[in-house]
Amino acid sequence: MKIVIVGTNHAGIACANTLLKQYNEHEVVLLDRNTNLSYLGCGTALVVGRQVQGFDGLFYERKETLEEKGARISLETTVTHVDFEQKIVYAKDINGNELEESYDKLVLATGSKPIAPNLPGNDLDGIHYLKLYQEGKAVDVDLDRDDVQNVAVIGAGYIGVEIAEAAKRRGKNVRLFDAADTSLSNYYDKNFATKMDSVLQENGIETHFEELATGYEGDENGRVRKVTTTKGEYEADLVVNAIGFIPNNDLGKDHLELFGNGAYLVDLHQQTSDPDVYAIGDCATLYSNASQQTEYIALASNAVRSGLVAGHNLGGTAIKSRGVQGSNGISIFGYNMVSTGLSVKAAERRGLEVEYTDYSDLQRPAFMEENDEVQIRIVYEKESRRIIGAQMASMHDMSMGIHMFSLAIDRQETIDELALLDLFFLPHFNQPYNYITLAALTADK
Ligand SMILES: Cc1cc2nc3c(=O)[nH]c(=O)nc-3n(C[C@H](O)[C@H](O)[C@H](O)COP(=O)(O)OP(=O)(O)OC[C@H]3O[C@@H](n4cnc5c(N)ncnc54)[C@H](O)[C@@H]3O)c2cc1C
Ligand SMILES: NC(=O)c1ccc[n+]([C@@H]2O[C@H](COP(=O)([O-])OP(=O)(O)OC[C@H]3O[C@@H](n4cnc5c(N)ncnc54)[C@H](O)[C@@H]3O)[C@@H](O)[C@H]2O)c1
Repeated sequence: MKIVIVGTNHAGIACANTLLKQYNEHEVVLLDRNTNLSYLGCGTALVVGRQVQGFDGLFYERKETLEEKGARISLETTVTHVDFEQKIVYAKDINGNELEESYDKLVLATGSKPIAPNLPGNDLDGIHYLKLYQEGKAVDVDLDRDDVQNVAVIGAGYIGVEIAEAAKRRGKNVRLFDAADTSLSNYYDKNFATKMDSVLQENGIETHFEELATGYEGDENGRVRKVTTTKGEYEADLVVNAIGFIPNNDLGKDHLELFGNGAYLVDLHQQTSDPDVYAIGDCATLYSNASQQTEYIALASNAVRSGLVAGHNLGGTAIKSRGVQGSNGISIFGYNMVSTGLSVKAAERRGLEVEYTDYSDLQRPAFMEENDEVQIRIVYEKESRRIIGAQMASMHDMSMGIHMFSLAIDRQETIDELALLDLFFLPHFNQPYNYITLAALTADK
């Protein structure tokens, strides 16, 4: 069978490697318009902020390695359209040559695009997005300019907060704008998000919430120098737009069934409404075990898993995705936040009736040095008491704890079951009555 995969980032690579390793009887063809593959965007801010040296380490797969495993792979090759009836992919390479690839099965792994607000002045130099390696590199280079002192970041989600920290670490004046009333509002309830807001402010980042950019103004050389907003105007020599992703559905939007935001609607095998077409990663939907419905959650972790599932199904082993919790995390100036499932706010937006339990305590017994407070919130359905979300925050690295909540949601555990769960105790790590147990024990009955 001939399998053509469009998109060779995290989802496409995971699918290809599964096929090449475990089902090598198939012909695997990979096409991507970019010059590179496997770029870990999560490292962009670390390089820009000089916490990590150089971009080279952010690539984990090479074209040659995939070729050695038997794949045929063309980079700098843009798929222009697909004839879904004849099962042919049409593409154009960097030299303008037109190519055709027939397929038995097609995998769309075309990812997502940053949302581009159509504001006056948005074509000025110095206005950036932060999706690709090339874009991360451009921000990095731009920050070296002496005439870049004021940085405006539009969107205080994960990308915005991370790049704001990085620009501050490079000594710039940083202003961070968001339409919501806190940072990270898509992931955390207000009592958590405001902690991150304080961390940002204490480290010199000027936060502007409930404030939307309305335009950009430039100098005589066409370089951005100012951002105007619903509340004022500010000097800005560099702008990063980070107000979220939309699925890249360009190739299949007129043929395949779509989710509300345009993502390809897939089943638990990653199959679209066309049985010969699979969709994986940021261009596709997924099933949330927290909301128990189809959702769109753009994360590398989801992209990789959906690629694995598609690979096995295409290879001949029918497996189902077990759904996701959308677990995520962030670490800013040493302050760590992790969450999984739904916050109270996100649950209520979906019409779910929920309760929550909050607890704060030291990570380790008070007699231990190097101790930090940990804040936890567990969200559960009012009626069934099923756990549907958790948030944790601390200067301490407590991030691994969130995986347990991910499993709890996956397995539909209740808050009462969690209260009696065996959790080990050692002073080096935690307390005998630790905050997870106590949060569960103190949940309203
Ligand atoms: C700055 C940044 C930081 C991030 N940090 C994290 C993190 O810490 N944790 C996390 O889980 N997620 C993180 N993410 C999100 C994560 O990067 C995405 O969820 C992930 O890249 C999705 O992978 P994908 O393979 O589905 O799509 P993409 O990475 O979007 O890749 C799609 C590929 O398809 C190719 N393509 C598209 N259209 C065509 C076409 N017509 N022809 C040929 N090729 C085409 C593109 O060139 C691209 O290579 C971050 C994202 C960014 C931008
Ligand atoms: N640490 C991580 O796991 C990590 C890091 C980076 C990116 N990602 C993922 O990549 C994707 C894209 O990240 P992102 O930061 O662009 O999206 P995001 O959803 O995390 O944040 C977007 C932010 O923009 C705000 N916003 C929306 N419209 C606005 C407007 N017009 N003006 C001002 N603010 C506006 C929203 O309130 C939100 O806070 C997300 O799915 C994210 O989870 C994850």
